Amino acid sequence: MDNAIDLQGIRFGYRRAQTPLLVVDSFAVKAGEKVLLEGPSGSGKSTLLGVIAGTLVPQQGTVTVLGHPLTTMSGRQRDRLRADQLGVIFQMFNLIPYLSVIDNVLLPTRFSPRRRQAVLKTAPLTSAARDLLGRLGLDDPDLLRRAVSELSVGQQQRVAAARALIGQPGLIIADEPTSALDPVSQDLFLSLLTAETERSGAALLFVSHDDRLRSHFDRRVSLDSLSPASHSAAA
Ligand SMILES: Nc1ncnc2c1ncn2[C@@H]1O[C@H](COP(=O)(O)OP(=O)(O)OP(=O)(O)O)[C@@H](O)[C@H]1O
Repeated sequence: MDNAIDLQGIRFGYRRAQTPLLVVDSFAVKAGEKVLLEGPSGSGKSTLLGVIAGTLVPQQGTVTVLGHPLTTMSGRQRDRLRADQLGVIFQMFNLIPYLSVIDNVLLPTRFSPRRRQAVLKTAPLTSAARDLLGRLGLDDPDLLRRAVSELSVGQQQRVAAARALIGQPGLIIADEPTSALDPVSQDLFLSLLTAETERSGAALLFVSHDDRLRSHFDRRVSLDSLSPASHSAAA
């Protein structure tokens, strides 16, 4: 298959007139590959994820995700691709507080008939959500009925992961919650998350400050190393 992500000649700034915040010469993630993205706070990692998710449009360059040329697609087409084929784990999780755990996990199947069908090929929706949560270490039936606002941060992170994974999207992008979890919990979470992406064949791009997590990944990349300036500085 093609690359899951392919970026070429990217320049992105929140304000057009200013020097671009993000300058990426070339960056690709292969189908099924697991990549750790590092960089100092404020360097533009979340911004890069926004460009890959198609919520931010670069002023220059091409973005291709799962073979789709985002930079020539309309906003509506990008929204459809995101709903159908991307699983996003946000830094603040963005769960719906008043919905149950199961209903949060099933949200993508409401917005994407494609993901709904992918789930229904294997099991009824609720049992598929329950199985997935179980594999991510959340199997207490009482907990699954609660509103997500009553869960711990670590539990919410697993719900967010299950929501990203449901319906087998080809690419998972994750913005690590900064310092919300202790290293042991984060290590366990990564083991479970990568087991699931391997199972579904999805590529994973995971942002973290924590270099100790690198053993879970095929490769780690620093955001600085992606800009042309860093190549000439290194030369
Ligand atoms: N919507 C926005 N409008 C204008 N500037 C923004 C916006 N979002 C982020 N920025 C700025 O862009 C820069 C990069 O932010 P970004 O969140 O991408 O960094 P980051 O590397 O993910 O940081 P952290 O590791 O702290 O999460 C910061 O200076 C930030 O203030």
